[in-house]
Amino acid sequence: MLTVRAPATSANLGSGFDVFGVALERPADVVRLKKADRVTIEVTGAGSQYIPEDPDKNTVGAVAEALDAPAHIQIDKGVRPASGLGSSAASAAAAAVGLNELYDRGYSREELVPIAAKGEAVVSGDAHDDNVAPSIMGGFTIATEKGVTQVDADIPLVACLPDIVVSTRDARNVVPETARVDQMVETVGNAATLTTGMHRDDPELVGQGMHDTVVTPARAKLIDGYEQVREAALAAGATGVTISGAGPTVIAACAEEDRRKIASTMLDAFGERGVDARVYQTRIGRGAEVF
Ligand SMILES: Nc1ncnc2c1ncn2[C@@H]1O[C@H](COP(=O)(O)OP(=O)(O)OP(=O)(O)O)[C@@H](O)[C@H]1O
Ligand SMILES: N[C@@H](CCO)C(=O)O
Repeated sequence: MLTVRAPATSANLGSGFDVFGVALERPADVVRLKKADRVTIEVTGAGSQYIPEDPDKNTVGAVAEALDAPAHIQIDKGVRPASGLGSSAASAAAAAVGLNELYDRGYSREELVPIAAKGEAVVSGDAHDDNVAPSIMGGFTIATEKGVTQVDADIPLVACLPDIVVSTRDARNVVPETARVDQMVETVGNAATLTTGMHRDDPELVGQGMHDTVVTPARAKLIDGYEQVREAALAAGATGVTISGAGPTVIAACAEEDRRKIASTMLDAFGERGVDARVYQTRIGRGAEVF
């Protein structure tokens, strides 16, 4: 029996659609794995009633198949599904890291990223790596077709998860098919600024680089109260605010001393719209850990 804790993640960070991601210090999924003749899955914890235990429909099933590593897999969800916090990816990342060790497959953390992404394809129809990469490797990750670049960044964050469900599949359907050249120029500038901020552990640069005028405005319409929450967080000192992953979580970067105030302000702003929410005061953290 082996236990793996794989963190929630926040993908995109505004300007890095389908490319940028960060591991969060909290919340996380805890996955226990035991060798078996076939794959069986048991799910408990946050939102477990909405998560299939059928290996063909759960992200961990595809990972076990890709690694040819049948096991009994017990998933304790710390990350609610359809949250924008990489819930499905956290389980896939934990399974990839755990089964690799249990069956002594010898893959590096970077090599496990496309394997875990096969799990993501099961739920969103697309094998994007931007959540599984940070959940496996930790820190800030840049996932491209060439592989993953990782930076051990340390930035305080607030992730506010409203009681709204947005599936990744739906949120991908509203992404515009084209963008103007001036938007492309702005996005390149913001993405470069954010990356520099991660190297310098500078929340100002990271927040500035989170601005996005292409994907985020289209998706904001799916989140009741997004604009109000964003404005409230910025007024409380956030250096940047955007949608986490496909939403509905709203994520803010900030200085350590402003984190608590931003967290309560975001909760209040959702509350004023009649939307219940929960908030995580967190920061960029480590990748999956085996116990
Ligand atoms: N192990 C798993 N954990 C969580 N959700 C799973 C798992 N396996 C399958 N699913 C399904 O995946 C869907 C949730 O995944 P989705 O990608 O929409 O959300 P997310 O992972 O929280 O967000 P995002 O990828 O935007 O950060 C739900 O339909 C859920 O039933
Ligand atoms: N980059 C993905 C992350 C969600 O899985 C998206 O925003 O659709």
